[in-house]
Amino acid sequence: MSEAATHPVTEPVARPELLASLDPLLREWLPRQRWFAGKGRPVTGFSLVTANELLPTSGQLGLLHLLVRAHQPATPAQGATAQQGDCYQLLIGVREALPPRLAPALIGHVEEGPLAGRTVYEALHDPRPADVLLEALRSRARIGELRFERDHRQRIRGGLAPRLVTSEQSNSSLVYGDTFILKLLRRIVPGVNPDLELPRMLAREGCPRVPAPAAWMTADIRDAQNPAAGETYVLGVLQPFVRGATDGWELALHGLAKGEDFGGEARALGRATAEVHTALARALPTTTLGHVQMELLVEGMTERLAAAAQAVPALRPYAPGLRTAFDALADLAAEGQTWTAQRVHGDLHLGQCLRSPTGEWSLIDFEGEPSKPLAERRMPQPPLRDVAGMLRSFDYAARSNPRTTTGPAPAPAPAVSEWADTCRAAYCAGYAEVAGRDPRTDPVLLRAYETDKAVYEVLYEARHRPDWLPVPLAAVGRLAASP
Ligand SMILES: Nc1ncnc2c1ncn2[C@@H]1O[C@H](COP(=O)(O)OP(=O)(O)O)[C@@H](O)[C@H]1O
Ligand SMILES: O=P(O)(O)O[C@H]1O[C@H](CO)[C@@H](O[C@H]2O[C@H](CO)[C@@H](O)[C@H](O)[C@H]2O)[C@H](O)[C@H]1O
Repeated sequence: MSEAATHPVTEPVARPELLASLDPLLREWLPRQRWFAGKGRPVTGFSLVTANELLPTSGQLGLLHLLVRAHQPATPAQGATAQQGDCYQLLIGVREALPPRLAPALIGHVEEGPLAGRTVYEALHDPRPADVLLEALRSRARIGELRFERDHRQRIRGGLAPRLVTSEQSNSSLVYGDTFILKLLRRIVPGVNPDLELPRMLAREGCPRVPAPAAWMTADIRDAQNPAAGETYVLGVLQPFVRGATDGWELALHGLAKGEDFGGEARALGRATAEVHTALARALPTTTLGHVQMELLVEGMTERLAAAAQAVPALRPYAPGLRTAFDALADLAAEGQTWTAQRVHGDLHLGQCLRSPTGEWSLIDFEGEPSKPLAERRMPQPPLRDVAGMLRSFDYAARSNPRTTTGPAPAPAPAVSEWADTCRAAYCAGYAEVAGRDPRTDPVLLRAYETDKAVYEVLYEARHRPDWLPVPLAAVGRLAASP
């Protein structure tokens, strides 16, 4: 990430009064955003990490790039580490008044401070600010602490019409002329982000299953106490847009609704997953997990279960049964079995797989589980973790319709159950064709990872989509009862 900047370094806008004037509006607006990670806890205040003007706010249309910390009371599981508050990337448009087409983007009207009397809004809905970002990436701009870089081997045309992706996301994405897609990370953390790191590695390895990053955006934040030290945050990644693609989730639901077989696609997905795993194992170090490392892994699973059961009472009755999956893994490790660990996707599910109109599968979104610390997400892990994620996803698809709002989801009709079983078997068979090893030959690790994932999903759904909670709860019931 060290290509030379072609633009002069400008000074960042360091105006605490700016944030003070936006504070009441952000307090109301931020918690309503799908990508806000701190749902369920009030925002008690903000602090400014950095502010940069991408378009002068004194003009008709201003564009502010802000990194702000949202302060919230810590959850018991977070303890003191949460005291700093999560850091969010915001792109704020500033106008006298909003044209009607931008009404859904409104954040509010500023009453005092440097922007008094002006209207602020979510700038990504507006083509002009979106264009500014693409131009900055194209020209490798450096604006204050923001650094825009690109892979010089990929041509990025200017003037591509932007549109904001409106599907449910943990971040925000802009599509430019159906040629590129820019993902802007929302909750940002310092350090190497696997969503940029792994696709770049895979591109270097010549793996065609992952769109290769064409450009990226970072922020170098100096330490206020020690200006010589600082941290880099990855803020966004531009990659080729897979035109006309359907994601695996949509495709699976469509197939289910029409009673169509998904086995062929599941098998191709298994092959694609194994291709990515093989390339990652070539590109980055692998390691052997023995007794001690597996104990730590099992300990992590057990702790996550305890924390999830604490937060979601409906999980509690299943906890003892679920723990047997983790104990069985610990027993195998104690008997001397070892496992190979490598870099993996970390949050693989049907929605992270895109099928092109010609039938080629690509995997996207290598960020890992966003709620986990970066260091943990970047650790080598047994590749079965991703396999388990996909197996959970087939189960999700089978149980998502009809969904209930209380209790576990009803058992799917026999044909739907059979659909999920066929997908599981086909996915594992496809994986084995490329990797040379069938995931089903390691049932204890697979069950432990499926259990861990289902527990994660219970917490995820309780926080983000409570009406989906019955779906992972049904799996939890099954996994807790299985030997
Ligand atoms: N390279 C791509 N080509 C086409 N569509 C993409 C591409 N990357 C992402 N998308 C679309 O954008 C959505 C969000 O991308 P994703 O990386 O999963 O973001 P998030 O982490 O916010 O969930 C995906 O579900 C997919 O529909
Ligand atoms: O795609 P993200 O990185 O934002 O992942 C998060 O959100 C996913 C839901 O959008 C969630 O996935 C869960 O629901 C899917 C159906 O919507 C299902 O296919 C997955 O198997 C299930 O885990 C994912 O867990 C979460 O991290």
